[in-house]
Amino acid sequence: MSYVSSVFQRIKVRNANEPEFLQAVEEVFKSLEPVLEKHPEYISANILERITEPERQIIFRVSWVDDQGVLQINRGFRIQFNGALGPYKGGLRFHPSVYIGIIKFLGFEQIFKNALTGLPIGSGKGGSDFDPKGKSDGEVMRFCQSFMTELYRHIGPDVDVPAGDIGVGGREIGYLYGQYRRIKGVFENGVLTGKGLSYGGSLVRTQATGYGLIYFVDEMLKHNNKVLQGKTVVISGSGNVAIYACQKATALGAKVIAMSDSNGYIYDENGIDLPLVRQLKEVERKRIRSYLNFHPEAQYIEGCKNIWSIKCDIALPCATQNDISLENAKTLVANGVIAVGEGANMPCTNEAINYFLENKILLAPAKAANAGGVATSALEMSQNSMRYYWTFEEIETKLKNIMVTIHSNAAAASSEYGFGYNLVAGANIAGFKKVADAMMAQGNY
Ligand SMILES: NC(=O)C1=CN([C@@H]2O[C@H](COP(=O)(O)OP(=O)(O)OC[C@H]3O[C@@H](n4cnc5c(N)ncnc54)[C@H](O)[C@@H]3O)[C@@H](O)[C@H]2O)C=CC1
Ligand SMILES: O=C(O)CCC(=O)C(=O)O
Repeated sequence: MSYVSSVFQRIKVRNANEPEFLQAVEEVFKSLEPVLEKHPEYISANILERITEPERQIIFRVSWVDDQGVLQINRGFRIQFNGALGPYKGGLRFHPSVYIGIIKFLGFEQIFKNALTGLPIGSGKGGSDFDPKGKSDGEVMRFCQSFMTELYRHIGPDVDVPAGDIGVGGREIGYLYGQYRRIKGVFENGVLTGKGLSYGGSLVRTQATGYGLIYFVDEMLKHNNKVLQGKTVVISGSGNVAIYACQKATALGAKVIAMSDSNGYIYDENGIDLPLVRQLKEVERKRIRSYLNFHPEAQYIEGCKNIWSIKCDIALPCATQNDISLENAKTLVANGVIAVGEGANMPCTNEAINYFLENKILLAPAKAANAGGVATSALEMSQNSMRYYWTFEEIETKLKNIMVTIHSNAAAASSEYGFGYNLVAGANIAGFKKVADAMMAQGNY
């Protein structure tokens, strides 16, 4: 058994009930054999076991009163996974599926993603099994206030800086920041990112993950003598990442023909009417099926997974983990897909990733392709520290440069370690080396 496999066996035993975390670790480890061969010092320093064990895991009770006056109890999490490069940084997810294994997989991915941005941020992730769907603004506010009443003691602008993820957008960040400020009695807005523009938020943060994804995919296509213009695109999800990926892909000349939510998907061969989707999702918080009230010529199909049976050139999974199974991957390849860009975290199963790579499909891996969100969060932290704001154009230029650099670093690392042009391996290696070197320099913590 190889060294990497033997370490993975130990990690499996230690984290036996966390399949998503083990999936994420296995995917990264698959790229590391040649790195460890060239750098045996990482083996003597036991970097693999250290990097897979969070520095700190916080689990707490969140009690809040619903609109009927009933006391509800949820579980809150914050994992401070790796602080070697900077303050712990990463989003909060509010979704009923959240448990420690989900937060650990997300925090683990965040280590390498944040390293790839080239900015001084470590990795953290958190959230709760609270379901914001169908809750009133008052219920969401009381939940956020209770969540922050515990979380505030563990975070800070130089300690740990949470942001949004599934179920946590501008509304939730506002309530969370308000409670932090109330408890601490200071205007310390660098403690959270994704804030509203009136109290320290950054221009472009709302658009950043989706725009960054498209910049990355565009770069990957150009590198392979292909163009985005004129391509048909299918996007899963209709949340923050999906909406702004759709906007930028359309602006660059592609045609987005389908989007989904957790109930089903819409197919509009004329191209998705994005202003309508934004109104329905961002303002009215409705299900995506209501798109048909305005576009009866479009189709709504129940069941979100079937979206991958639509013929398209480019597939952008932007909803949640394990969205594209091996079966979905086979269908996409049979239908002629040329590229897949992972907007969500770990949206393809490991079997689907292998199938795409074996079939020479261009694959933009999540930890590189969706890094624009956290990179722009780091730019928000810089602006808060400077007490200054950059313009939209300044930030978008920085974002674009970061995505182009991540692509070239991942491509270079892949080639250096014998993987050819394989951005999955390249992103893992480039991210890993940066963090491993910082950990080595800081002793055996
Ligand atoms: N918001 C950000 O800046 C970043 C988000 N991501 C990842 O992108 C993905 C989407 O996040 P956001 O757009 O921020 O969240 P969001 O809450 O704005 O939207 C999530 C979307 O996914 C759909 N969805 C959720 N669970 C689903 C399920 N089980 N099956 C099918 N669809 C489901 C929802 O209906 C919604 O359309 C997540 O994987 C997140 O971790 C990654 C990097 C940054
Ligand atoms: O902006 C951030 O800090 C978090 C973004 C995030 O959660 C992610 O990259 O998955």
